[in-house]
Amino acid sequence: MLRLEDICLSFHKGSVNEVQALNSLNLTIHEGDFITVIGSNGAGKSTLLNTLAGTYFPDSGSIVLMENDITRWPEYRRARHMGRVFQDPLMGTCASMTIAQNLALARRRSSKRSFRPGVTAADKAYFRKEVHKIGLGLEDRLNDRIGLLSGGQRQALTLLMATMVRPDILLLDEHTAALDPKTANSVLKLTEFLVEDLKLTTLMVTHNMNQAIKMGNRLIMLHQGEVILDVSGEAKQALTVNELLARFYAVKGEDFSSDRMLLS
Ligand SMILES: Nc1ncnc2c1ncn2[C@@H]1O[C@H](COP(=O)(O)OP(=O)(O)OP(=O)(O)O)[C@@H](O)[C@H]1O
Repeated sequence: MLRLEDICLSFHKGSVNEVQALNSLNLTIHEGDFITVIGSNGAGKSTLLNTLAGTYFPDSGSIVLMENDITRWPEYRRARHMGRVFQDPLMGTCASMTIAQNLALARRRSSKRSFRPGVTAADKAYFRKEVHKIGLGLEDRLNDRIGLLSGGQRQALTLLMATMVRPDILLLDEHTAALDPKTANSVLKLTEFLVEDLKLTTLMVTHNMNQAIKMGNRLIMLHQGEVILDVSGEAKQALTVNELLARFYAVKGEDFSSDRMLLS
């Protein structure tokens, strides 16, 4: 359903600081894939997600979504097709608006209607039902400003907002990394629930190898802007952290002992 073909992207092209962040990257994502994405610092994980979302255009190569070439589509046009959650819980929501107003904006993501922060009684009834799904009791606080909520509550709502209009693909960029372990765990459970419930095609970047092995049906490892490992199905289920490390060393033979991958 989504193909990245021979994607190259560099920053500071032509200067001494040039960085080749994506290097002839090829990846085919199938409908219903839940792919965990790992790789050492600077491997190109966030750049991959940013390139999919249209934040950056590749220097060469193409991105094809359901047979549409979207390579040059601007970010706002792709937003109808892609839900996104970032590491920072403050990024996905507007602090000065209420929970209901934030949800109303998310719901209009796919419509051409202009910005209208108004929330009808019917909207509220719908939001109560939706917010109940995340199991934090926030359905009784729809009129509270989002800025009053904790990071975990905000991230759970951001996840709900990113999936409220079912996206063709959900992009999660270390979306639990800034949360305490207990909260991170509940946001991960919510992630699994929503992905399963809505049958979402998902790409989830994580530095936690246990999480990467446990979640999803497919795991890819990036290194220097290339996919160097792509495992799915039973082979993925059978993976262990030690094997993953061994495979990394076998392919690249490099020491990445200071990497966050090892610390999580
Ligand atoms: N906006 C930018 N301007 C310049 N260089 C960038 C930019 N974004 C990323 N890079 C560089 O591109 C390379 C890939 O970065 P990217 O953020 O995609 O890696 P990552 O795998 O997400 O790393 P991390 O796990 O550390 O977040 C790195 O060398 C990074 O410094």
